[in-house]
Amino acid sequence: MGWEQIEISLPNCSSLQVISFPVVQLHLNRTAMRASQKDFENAMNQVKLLKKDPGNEAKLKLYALYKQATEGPCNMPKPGVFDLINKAKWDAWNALGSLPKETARQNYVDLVSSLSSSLESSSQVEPGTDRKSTGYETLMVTSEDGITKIMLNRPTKKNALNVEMYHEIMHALKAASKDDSAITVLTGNGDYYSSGNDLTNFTDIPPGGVEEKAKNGAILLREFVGCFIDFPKPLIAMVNGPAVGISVTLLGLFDAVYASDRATFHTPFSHLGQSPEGCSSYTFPKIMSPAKAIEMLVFGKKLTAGEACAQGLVTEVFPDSTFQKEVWTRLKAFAKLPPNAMRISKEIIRNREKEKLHAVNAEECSVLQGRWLSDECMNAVVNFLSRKSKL
Ligand SMILES: CCCCCCCCCCC/C=C/C(=O)SCCNC(=O)CCNC(=O)[C@H](O)C(C)(C)COP(=O)(O)OP(=O)(O)OC[C@H]1O[C@@H](n2cnc3c(N)ncnc32)[C@H](O)[C@@H]1OP(=O)(O)O
Repeated sequence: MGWEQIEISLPNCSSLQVISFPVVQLHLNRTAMRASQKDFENAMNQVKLLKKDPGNEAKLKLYALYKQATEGPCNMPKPGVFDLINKAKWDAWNALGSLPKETARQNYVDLVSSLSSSLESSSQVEPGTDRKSTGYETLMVTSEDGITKIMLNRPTKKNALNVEMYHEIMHALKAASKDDSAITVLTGNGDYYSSGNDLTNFTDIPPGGVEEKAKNGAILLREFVGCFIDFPKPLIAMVNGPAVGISVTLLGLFDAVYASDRATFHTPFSHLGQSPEGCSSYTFPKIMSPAKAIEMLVFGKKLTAGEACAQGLVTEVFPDSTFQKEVWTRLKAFAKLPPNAMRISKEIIRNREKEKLHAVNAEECSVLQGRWLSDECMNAVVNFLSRKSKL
């Protein structure tokens, strides 16, 4: 398990730390009123031995306490708004005000101690068997009865798509296109289908800065959407709950979309200072009329499952209580149909649009690359992450 890639320097603040180490119980002299320099050094070493990621909030606290303990109050100039990670670090350190060095040292030792015990006990109750059984970190992929099921599996994050998940979905789709299943199904684990792009994707800035980040993001997105355009077998979405952003726009590239009546469809691109992707700037106006597409993609109107069905984005809506049973019964029947006939029929229906879809995809990615560098987008992302205490 890797640390989230938020840059905090431990212990000397110079470079990105992505650490994975075995958990070892920390034995500190808890009777001392004040941590000695030795306790502090032990705690610094202990941080490097944490097996599990303590989370961005804890890492920022550790960073701030380390700096306060070794250098005193923050007197560095405040980083710019686009420098998300250094700004988060600066904010955390600056928030300690004039806390004395000795107290910061003690607090650092205490925090490491509590992290060590809590992460050790949580590692005993989270064996991560699902991940190992599928070989994926962010997905559960199974194949039976002629159906390959790709299940988004970050339920605690509402199945937000982090960079790893984009790569794993591409991998799973490529594998499914070659396996012996007749149809492929995408669905979500937990109460959400997906909350769209993981907004913390914006925080991991490479040495080339935000421009390089945006360029790499556009390359990744183009390849990702390309996999859906080119997918050769019937591709079915089982929308088990709310869907946001890219998880909605991609639906225009699926061959059938079955939704629970709990599902909603929301594309708040303007609110995020962003623009449509997933070929939706082309597919949505065709599916639902330009005016209805603009309501969703420009004004961010959230549709219920019934409304999305009336607009043609969803094939059929099922009561949530019978959703799984009814849809799987239907899918199992589909999977018994001759697979070659299904492939060839899909090909003849979809092929004449493929070139156009790839061109639309390229254009959308290029426009988004520019949007990601805009103040409108940066501010929206910073707002979300600050509300969620991710900065
Ligand atoms: C330059 C960068 C390039 C990067 C790579 C690019 C790849 C291609 C990008 C393609 C473009 C795609 C665009 C989109 O998809 S736009 C849509 C983005 N999504 C959102 O705006 C939704 C944000 N989330 C929310 O509004 C709410 O979380 C939500 C309504 C979905 C649920 O609210 P609720 O109150 O019920 O639950 P929580 O908010 O408490 O959520 C639980 C935890 O899950 C975390 N979460 C949820 N969604 C996201 C998300 N999209 N990104 C990051 N994290 C998310 C949330 O923070 C909670 O976490 P904690 O428990 O740790 O607090």
